Amino acid sequence: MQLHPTKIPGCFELELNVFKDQRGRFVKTFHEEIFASHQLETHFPEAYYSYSTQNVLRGLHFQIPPKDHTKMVHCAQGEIVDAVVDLRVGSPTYGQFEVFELSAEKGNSAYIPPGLAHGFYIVSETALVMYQVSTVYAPGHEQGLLWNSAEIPWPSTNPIISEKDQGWKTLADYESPFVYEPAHS
Ligand SMILES: Cc1cn([C@H]2C[C@H](O)[C@@H](COP(=O)(O)OP(=O)(O)O[C@H]3O[C@@H](C)C(=O)[C@@H](O)[C@H]3O)O2)c(=O)[nH]c1=O
Repeated sequence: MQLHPTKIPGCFELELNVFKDQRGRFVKTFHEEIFASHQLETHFPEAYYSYSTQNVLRGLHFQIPPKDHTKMVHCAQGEIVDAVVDLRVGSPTYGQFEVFELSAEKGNSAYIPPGLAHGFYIVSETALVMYQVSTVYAPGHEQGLLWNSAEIPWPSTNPIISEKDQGWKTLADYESPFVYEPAHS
């Protein structure tokens, strides 16, 4: 596994080993020892996936403290444009976004620290997106940011989104509870 840093501190693209043969692909998305050796989170008590069709946009989502979490996102089938926005007050990249092109073909993952909003857009006909999170789902602590309020260059201006996702505050109106803590090395 190779770690590619982004401009957002603590947020990485993970390049995974993709084993291809005549049957298809094999990809390992998590290995505790390897993650620990890179000082990445290793405690993931919950994993889930979603299946979506083309032009669907999910997000931007996060859980607020004390239920905030590290989130790892992997596209196991299809292709997505994945995006995060830094909401940590005091972060050198507060309010800035990062975009990842995640696909089953590439076999890459986004590693997202607590305090970032996350969402994605389905480029392929369908896509299967898998997650691991470091705290379990806490509906009372679930919040979001309006998908088109952070200048993310989404491939569509008219995506299919849930009613819930149409009602979130804009980045400009959002009062963030997250505080940036620089990593100690
Ligand atoms: C996220 C989540 C949802 N649910 C339920 C709530 C609801 O009835 C149904 C669908 O939830 P949502 O509409 O929030 O699903 P969705 O919009 O796909 O939510 C996801 O969006 C992306 C961008 C993320 O980053 C994920 O962490 C997650 O928030 O599943 C759980 O039971 N556990 C969970 O962890």
